[in-house]
Amino acid sequence: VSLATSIAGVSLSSCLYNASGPLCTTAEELDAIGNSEAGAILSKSATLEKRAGNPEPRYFETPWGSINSMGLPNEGFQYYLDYASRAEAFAKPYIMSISGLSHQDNVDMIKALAGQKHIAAIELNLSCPNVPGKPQTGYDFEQSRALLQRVFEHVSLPLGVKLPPYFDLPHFDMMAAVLNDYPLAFVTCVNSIGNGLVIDPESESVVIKPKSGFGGIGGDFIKPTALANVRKFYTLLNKDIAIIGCGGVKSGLDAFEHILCGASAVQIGTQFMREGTTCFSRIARELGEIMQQKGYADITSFQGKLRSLD
Ligand SMILES: O=C(O)c1[nH]c(=O)[nH]c(=O)c1I
Repeated sequence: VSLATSIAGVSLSSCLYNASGPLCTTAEELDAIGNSEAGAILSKSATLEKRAGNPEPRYFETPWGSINSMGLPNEGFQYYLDYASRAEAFAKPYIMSISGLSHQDNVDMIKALAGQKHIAAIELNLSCPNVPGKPQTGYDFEQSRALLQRVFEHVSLPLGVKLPPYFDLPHFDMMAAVLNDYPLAFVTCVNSIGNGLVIDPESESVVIKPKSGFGGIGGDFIKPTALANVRKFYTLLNKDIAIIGCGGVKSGLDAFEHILCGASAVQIGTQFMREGTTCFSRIARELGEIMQQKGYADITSFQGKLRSLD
């Protein structure tokens, strides 16, 4: 069986790779992804300037998933642009995530990426839930349109967007109406579920310091929401916009479910943070075994073929 897939002409040796965020902030962490069975290397969302992020503790794990309020800590845009030539050593695409603090910052970063031949694609983050005082662009449909309008005046590389999870069906229609107006390579569904709260009943306190303990939720907690978002956008978006699944993937079966809902590729975040790079080879092996048992030779044999009950 083959897990290979291609997104906007970018060929991935495996449809599994890392979600932006966990363990992809430094060159060493990015190298480890390059040396793993991940099908691509995706960097931590970059801002124009280096950021320390929010005060610690800012990440916490429970048996059912994670909570984080990192606050966009990253080495700054130039660092991840410089890394691109180093990524060439690995026979896999290097994708840069950007999350500018303003529309202008996003445009400036995208202009600087023009013609960069070692960067396979850009993942524009519309859904960081943890920059105090900054509402998520992805929940403001007019702002999303305004930003995409400006982005597509300058972008030359394949570009996709990282979306927050939506919950109200009309919101899917409203965001799809925006996305379908632009030649996006992909959308990644979903980012963490923003502003959850995990508490420790023993100490009777929150478990992370920033934002009174509020943070983005990932892991098992969010798989049903992630699958719904993958499925909904798969049915609503132009067929040349690929859906990348993200949320609650810790096994081959979880990856299989995302692809059945319509994902062309699958990102792993919380489980990667928990397990390290072995998660990519393990989940790929498990997915391959499931495909073998079901008689599917490749991803397209079952992609999007979720059955309804009517
Ligand atoms: O707090 C973060 O750095 C962060 N945390 C998330 O859960 N999603 C994001 O897109 C980001 I940029």
